[in-house]
Amino acid sequence: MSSSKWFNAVHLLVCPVTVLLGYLINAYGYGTALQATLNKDGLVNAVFVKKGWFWTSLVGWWCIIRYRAVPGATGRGRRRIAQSLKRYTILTVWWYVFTQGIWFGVGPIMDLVFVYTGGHCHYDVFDNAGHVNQDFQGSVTRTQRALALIHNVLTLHGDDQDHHEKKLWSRSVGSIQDVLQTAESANVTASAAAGINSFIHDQMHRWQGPLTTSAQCRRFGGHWAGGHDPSGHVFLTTLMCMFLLGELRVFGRRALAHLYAQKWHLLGMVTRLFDTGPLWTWRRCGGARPMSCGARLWRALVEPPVACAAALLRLTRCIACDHPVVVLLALLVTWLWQLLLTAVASHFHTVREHISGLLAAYLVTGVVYARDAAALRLV
Ligand SMILES: CCCCCCCC/C=C\CCCCCCCC(=O)SCCNC(=O)CCNC(=O)[C@H](O)C(C)(C)COP(=O)(O)O
Ligand SMILES: Nc1ncnc2c1ncn2[C@@H]1O[C@H](COP(=O)(O)O)[C@@H](OP(=O)(O)O)[C@H]1O
Repeated sequence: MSSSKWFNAVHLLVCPVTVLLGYLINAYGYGTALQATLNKDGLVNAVFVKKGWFWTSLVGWWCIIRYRAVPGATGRGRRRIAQSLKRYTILTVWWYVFTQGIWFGVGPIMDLVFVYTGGHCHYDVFDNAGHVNQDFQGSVTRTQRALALIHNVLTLHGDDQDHHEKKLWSRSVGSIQDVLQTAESANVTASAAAGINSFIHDQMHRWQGPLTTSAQCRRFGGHWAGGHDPSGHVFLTTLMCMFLLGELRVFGRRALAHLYAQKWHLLGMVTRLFDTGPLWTWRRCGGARPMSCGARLWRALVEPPVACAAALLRLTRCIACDHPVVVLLALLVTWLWQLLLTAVASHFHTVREHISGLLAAYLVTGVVYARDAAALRLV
């Protein structure tokens, strides 16, 4: 099979196979260990994955521009950038309308699907036993944050309650206060739990509404449940991987050839990072004219970290400026790893919700790159 056909196969299959691998890991009982590494509020998820289209745009475009030069064919280089910009614009618009919003006041497609299949922003704070509902926010931190927000809203609108609601209002505020102060279950009876939940739901929708998107619901401490919720993470990671692999086809061969041609230079820069150990330096200070103890300590303890930092800066600048394809490949591996974690984390979504997120990204990127396949094959 030619290298172009291999790349085609990888481009088409890597995301579905990654999701399938996640399911197999779960099926064979290895999912629990992987799920333990997953942190919704972690730096990687909050700063990189959730803002992944920004990072992917930045690194992708830096590579497209850095590797655009085709020797002696500036016209072809410009045509390629124009084609990449067209593909990128289509995928960015699709990313936006599927995850951010279709229009002012109109939620994104993934939330419209959810709402039209019966989904809602719930406030099932207490379960039937009068304890805080474990499914409400999924973690103690998020539950405490949500309850504090609900408590603030109810307190802010305490005077807006009519006589009938006043009693329910004070019981709701009191129950939430109990949980916030003791971080344990409030003394809410089973019969009262449903009434308090319903009151909190009505108040939050009244004062903070409309809560018709997952972002608004999450922002105001609600629980987005009850409908078919396509996985935004599966959609986003698939879209990003398909874009990076698709554009890698344009410049990948040239970029990797350039990287291979400079392999020894890069290897030398990497080994210099480790060539600064204090013992190694101490031994080198011996020699024919041994140095004073102070001078040897300076050479062994101060100079190595400085030399290491300088070597790291040189290596970073070399990769960022001359071999950004390394950063692109690192980003690709990160998104695939996050896609695997999302597939393993079965408690977040059903398989159908994963598949709908995958198909939503896969179909659009598949059409975009299939249309340009002929032009890409000539690359
Ligand atoms: C010569 C031509 C040059 C072309 C110029 C291109 C330059 C490229 C550089 C930058 C362009 C950037 C354009 C895109 C901007 C993207 C901005 C962002 O990504 S900001 C992040 C906004 N989103 C968020 O903050 C996260 C919101 N959350 C979500 O979207 C969802 O949580 C989720 C989709 C991440 C997960 O879904 P859910 O099911 O968990 O709700
Ligand atoms: N790989 C991953 N790492 C961390 N959190 C993840 C994740 N995949 C999904 N999640 C979290 O699981 C929830 C459902 O994700 P999605 O709907 O995008 O598949 C989201 O929670 P939040 O939206 O409350 O942050 C998301 O942050």
